[in-house]
Amino acid sequence: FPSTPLLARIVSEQDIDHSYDYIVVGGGTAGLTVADRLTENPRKTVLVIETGQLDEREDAFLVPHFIGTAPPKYFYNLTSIPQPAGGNRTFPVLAGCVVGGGSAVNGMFFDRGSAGDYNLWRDLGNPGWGWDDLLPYFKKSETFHPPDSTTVEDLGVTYNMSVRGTSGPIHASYPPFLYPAVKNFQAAFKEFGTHVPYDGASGDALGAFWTPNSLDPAEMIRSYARIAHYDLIASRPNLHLLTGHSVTKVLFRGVIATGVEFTPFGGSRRMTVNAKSEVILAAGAPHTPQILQLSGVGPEALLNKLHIPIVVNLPGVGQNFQDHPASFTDGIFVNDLNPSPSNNTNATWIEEQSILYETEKKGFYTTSSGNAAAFIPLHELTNRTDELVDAYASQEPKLQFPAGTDSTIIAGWRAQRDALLASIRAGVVAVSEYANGPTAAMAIVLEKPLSRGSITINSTDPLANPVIDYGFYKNPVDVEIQVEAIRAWRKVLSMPSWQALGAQPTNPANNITTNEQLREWVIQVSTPTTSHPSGTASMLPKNLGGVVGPDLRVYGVSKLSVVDASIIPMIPATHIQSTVYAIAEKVSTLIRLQVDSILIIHF
Ligand SMILES: Cc1cc2nc3c(=O)[nH]c(=O)nc-3n(C[C@H](O)[C@H](O)[C@H](O)COP(=O)(O)OP(=O)(O)OC[C@H]3O[C@@H](n4cnc5c(N)ncnc54)[C@H](O)[C@@H]3O)c2cc1C
Repeated sequence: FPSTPLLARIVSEQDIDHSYDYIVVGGGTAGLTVADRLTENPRKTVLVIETGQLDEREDAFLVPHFIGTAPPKYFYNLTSIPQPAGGNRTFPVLAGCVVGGGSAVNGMFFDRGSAGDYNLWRDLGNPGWGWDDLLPYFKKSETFHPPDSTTVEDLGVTYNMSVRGTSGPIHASYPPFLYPAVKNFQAAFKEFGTHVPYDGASGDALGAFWTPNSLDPAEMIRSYARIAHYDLIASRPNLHLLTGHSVTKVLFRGVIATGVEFTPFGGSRRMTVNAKSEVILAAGAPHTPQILQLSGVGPEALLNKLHIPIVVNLPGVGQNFQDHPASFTDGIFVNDLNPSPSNNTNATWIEEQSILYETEKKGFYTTSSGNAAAFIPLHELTNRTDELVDAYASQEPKLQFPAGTDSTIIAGWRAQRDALLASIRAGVVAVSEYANGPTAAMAIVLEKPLSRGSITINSTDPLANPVIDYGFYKNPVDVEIQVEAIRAWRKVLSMPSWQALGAQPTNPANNITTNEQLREWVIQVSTPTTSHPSGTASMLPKNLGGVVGPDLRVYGVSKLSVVDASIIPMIPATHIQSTVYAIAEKVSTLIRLQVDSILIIHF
């Protein structure tokens, strides 16, 4: 790759100190952000332990066009259990096993949810976590680069600098190449009747809008936690990164976290290291609950069954698991514009574009997952809003869970449902996302599912995969919303701006019309995941199944925090990386404000 890599300094087992102020478990999106911010104070020492290795600056990581091509060795080999509402299929659980975690392997879509998404977090009992509270941290995390004047003039991209960051570590920018049909996408949604916000990053992420990528425009490469929060600060003597090692459990003296036990990846040797101030879990939503459960922090019955000594009975650990299920439609443009994604099959075009990227950092190799999406509230999607909201409202909460589920988990679901339904009625959250701007084939994503899954260990072997249950479409009303979203997709394709391109739906075909047929189609083609696992150590009051409080400290113990996507109590209607960066930025400030000598235990 043309640019000069900055050599990150990593430590070996032998170089590790006996103790650090902070131990960060997982050098991914949130973990590296927190480690960076904590080591800005030269008097504080931080050890990050990461299962994965540094990537080798392969094109798969850096060149936007190659998103989704990182080799399997950079992912965990995780699969869900069979999902009954998905025809008993199993599904992959994609999680990056590499320094940078999800930020290294994701699709680079870089957007934010609406104010309503985060205000739900606040209203569920988390003061300080509403939109106004988080906006400063969204800004702190990024440097936004406005699109060039040609992009603005040709496509009409609008943005509001007052809600954007100008000096943060992650670069947010538009590629210099955008497919012209994206303009039709925006126009068709406007014709359909949806709102078009001036800047979706302003808390008004409702409707069809433009969004940047996590893209460094100077080099036209991925901007991610490994470069932004590690390479650039790798010379700090107070930051150590140990790669290729997995944390197997948190160590406690009574209820005080004192350090961690870890092992070489795939190995059997066990070592320990001490944390003077805090252990910070950032292993991602699939693994953080696993580590907690292995450490004796989790549901009493599970820990007893596996003979794990109980540090604290926390029923919420591994519960409230959410992701964004998606249904993939197909369609064609009879009169497609040029260039379009179909050029990708033309070898001459690809060669030209490759040279253009290498020589001028331009062309379609600069594009990743696109730059437009539509996030639609329920009342814009269908005239069945009242019926669907009433259907959710009439559900008996305990019937959403297996018999014997702890009452706090059920109370938490009820609280989430009631708050969500109020937001849906008020039209302040989106329920469906339409992604893939330049083609008639769109991913239709369910943004606010009320189905919930779980992640649970069934072995005391820390290297065994946990049991992952997406809880896919467990709630039938979730499927019904997808049905309405498919109907709306057809309407959007029939709008003049799409018809100018001769848009035609092909799958589901036009002869699939009844609710029953559409339901069956949705179940057959959907996946439970768009790789946004969240919620498995939720920030909620303890009596609502919470695992951490608003300071992200784990209930019932001291000196232990969670800072990754696990803490998300209700998944926001957005791709979630910028939210994870904002969470990590906020919690870094909280941790730095804390007085070390005070032991805080929430009960
Ligand atoms: C394929 C894919 C595509 C995506 N596309 C987008 C997108 O386009 N836009 C968007 O906004 N979001 C996207 N996301 C989601 C987003 O990237 C993630 O939500 C986010 O990166 C999660 O951050 P995290 O800090 O919670 O976890 P991660 O970034 O996954 O970090 C967890 C880290 O912990 C390490 N770890 C795990 N267990 C242990 C252990 N026991 N010991 C030590 N280390 C451990 C892991 O190796 C990993 O590095 C995508 C995710 C994936 C996987």
